Amino acid sequence: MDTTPNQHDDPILAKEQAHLSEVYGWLLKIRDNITSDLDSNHAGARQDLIDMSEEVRLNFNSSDETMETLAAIETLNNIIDVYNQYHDSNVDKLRRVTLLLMQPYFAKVTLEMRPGRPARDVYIGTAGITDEHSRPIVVDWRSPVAETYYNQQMGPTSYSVDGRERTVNLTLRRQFDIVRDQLNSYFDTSVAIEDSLLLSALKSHHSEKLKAITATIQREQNEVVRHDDVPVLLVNGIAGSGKTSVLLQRIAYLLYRKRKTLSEDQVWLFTPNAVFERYIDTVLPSMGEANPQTLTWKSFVAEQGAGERDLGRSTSTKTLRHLEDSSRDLVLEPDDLREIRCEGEVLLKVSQVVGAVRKFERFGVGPRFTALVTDELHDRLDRRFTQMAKDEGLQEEMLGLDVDQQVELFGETISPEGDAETVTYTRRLVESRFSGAHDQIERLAWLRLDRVGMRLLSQPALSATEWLYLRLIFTDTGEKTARFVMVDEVQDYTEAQLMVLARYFSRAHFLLLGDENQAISEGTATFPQVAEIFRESHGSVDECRLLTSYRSSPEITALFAGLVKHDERLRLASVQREGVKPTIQAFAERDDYLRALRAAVSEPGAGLTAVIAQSDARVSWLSKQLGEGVCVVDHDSDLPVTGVVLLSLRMAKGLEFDHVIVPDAQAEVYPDTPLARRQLYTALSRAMHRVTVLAQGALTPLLG
Ligand SMILES: Nc1ncnc2c1ncn2[C@@H]1O[C@H](COP(=O)(O)OP(=O)(O)OP(=O)(O)O)[C@@H](O)[C@H]1O
Repeated sequence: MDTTPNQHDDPILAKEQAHLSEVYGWLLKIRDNITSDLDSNHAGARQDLIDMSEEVRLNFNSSDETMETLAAIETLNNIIDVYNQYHDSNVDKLRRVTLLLMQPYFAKVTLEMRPGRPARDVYIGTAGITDEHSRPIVVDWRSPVAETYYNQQMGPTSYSVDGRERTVNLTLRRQFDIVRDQLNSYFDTSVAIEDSLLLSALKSHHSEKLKAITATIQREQNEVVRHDDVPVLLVNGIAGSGKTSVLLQRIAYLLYRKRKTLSEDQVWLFTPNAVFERYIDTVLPSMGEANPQTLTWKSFVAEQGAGERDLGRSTSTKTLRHLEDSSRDLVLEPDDLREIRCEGEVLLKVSQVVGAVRKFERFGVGPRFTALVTDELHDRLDRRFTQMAKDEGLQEEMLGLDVDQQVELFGETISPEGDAETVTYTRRLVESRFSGAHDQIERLAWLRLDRVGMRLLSQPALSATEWLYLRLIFTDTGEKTARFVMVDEVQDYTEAQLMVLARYFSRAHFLLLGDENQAISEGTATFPQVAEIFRESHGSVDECRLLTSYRSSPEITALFAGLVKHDERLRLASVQREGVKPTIQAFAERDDYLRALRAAVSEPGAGLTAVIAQSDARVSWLSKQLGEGVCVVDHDSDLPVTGVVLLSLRMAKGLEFDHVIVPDAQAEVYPDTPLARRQLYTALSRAMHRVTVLAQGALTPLLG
């Protein structure tokens, strides 16, 4: 690699600066043209936009600066949204220009598209923009040709357009450090694997929020980001290999490539907990994309109406299969059924529900049966509404509505003439008042699922997982609008939970990412089991591996790699940079241990330090020992930028810290068992630059 320093007399730097200034001028012109086109009603917004975008610096150097940058981008997006209803295509262009004005591009590739033809420069940025003749000024990082940058391969390389492979010759791959219209430096890469921007990005300290990795996506990561759209993609990556980052880049990629048909609300993202959800929530907005529907298993279960039950983490696949098998001969009893009641009124009696069920029970329990019964109940409800419209009391009520109520209900004022009109308007009143009853029928409120399930399983209660699965036996599928479902930390799900997700989202494509070595609870699915479940539900499963750690220094990577199987260990790597040797100490005396722990906490070093305890109980104990100087992170907390936090391993999932202190590395907490091994691997691998391991008593044999 030739790293070219910032030199005043460097002709390449001067030429690139001139190009940047020209592009910047174009961008300003495009922005001004669009904004002056926009409705004069928005004059205030226009000026705000110009003022704001001139002030914003795209600066991710420190956590504070990152936060400021992201907040500024969000404010800009809000101003742009003011225009939204009126000028969609202009607004989209404005959004792109505004993003590019912060950093017009981050790389350039020079490509010989055909032998003998002059080479072409392609500048790559977070968004794409063309000039007035539709010629690209900057191409979007997700466009086909940008693949040549991410392939990290000099000479002959290729990219695919609409499924067809195009071979080109890459003669130059140049990366830029640019802030607005200022080119600070550039790096020409001549050796495939080296990436100066990456190395400089990895030197930085922990930031409060995860950042987009658009400019430095590595080759193995790019295979996931740009993977063909397949039913299921399973990514197995070591700690810190960028799984979450790649997942978010993939969402941005899909939203771009399928922008005519895919919207963010058709993408569902499952994350481990609320702290993690907040940690990643600015990545997509900083790329100009909106966040997908983000949820945890717990919030998913609650949304489905199963929240009061045990979450079902110990439910076995055997139980679900038993539910499936025994439901084939199921005969619903009257007590399994429920009346439809709305606004305190019984609208369909149990006997009517029983009648509808008996009419179709010959089909056996399943989606066909459920659809037929549901339709029948909707019909019966409609008939009941017609009957109610003849009720004198309700008719009087309708005639007594004041003008506002009439307008709200009918969209106009009314003066019914004759019985027929009176009945018609009363029916509309009834429909509006009891509209929830149709929803109840759709949600299977007429069926006592718990009672049915308890009978089938001969047990006193159903877990959320069992309840959801039983409902799927009746309906076959759950969510019909979801097109992509992404599950991060998939190793923490049980087979039964995954069976529910696979079936609930049977029409969606899945991206599943995880690390088997980070399964911190007993009884979760192994990767072969995950693959098997989705092969059964979705036909095929493609798999990718990520084997390089970008988070942790080589010393820390070596420490946690020592905990995995020998053959895997040999393949793990860390991107080289300076590191500090881990500190590992065991103390026979409690007082000595506490002294060392307090010393570690009082001199944490730069950035954010986390004391990661193995369980919630240990968090409570440590919190008492360490006092108020150390803040405990729970579900509602945001991570601070610097200082020391105390949290459980469960809460630390997916997060990272400059310095990790493992305060309970004694044999009794981390014995030589596969589970303890994975827990320790997870705790250690949260560290970027420094690790301190302390044991009260004999040190865990895992680090012996
Ligand atoms: N290509 C890249 N360029 C720059 N930084 C990267 C790159 N890939 C990953 N990183 C950084 O490495 C760190 C780890 O990334 P991420 O959290 O996505 O990994 P992960 O595989 O999900 O981790 P884990 O499974 O251990 O929670 C983050 O700080 C991320 O920004």
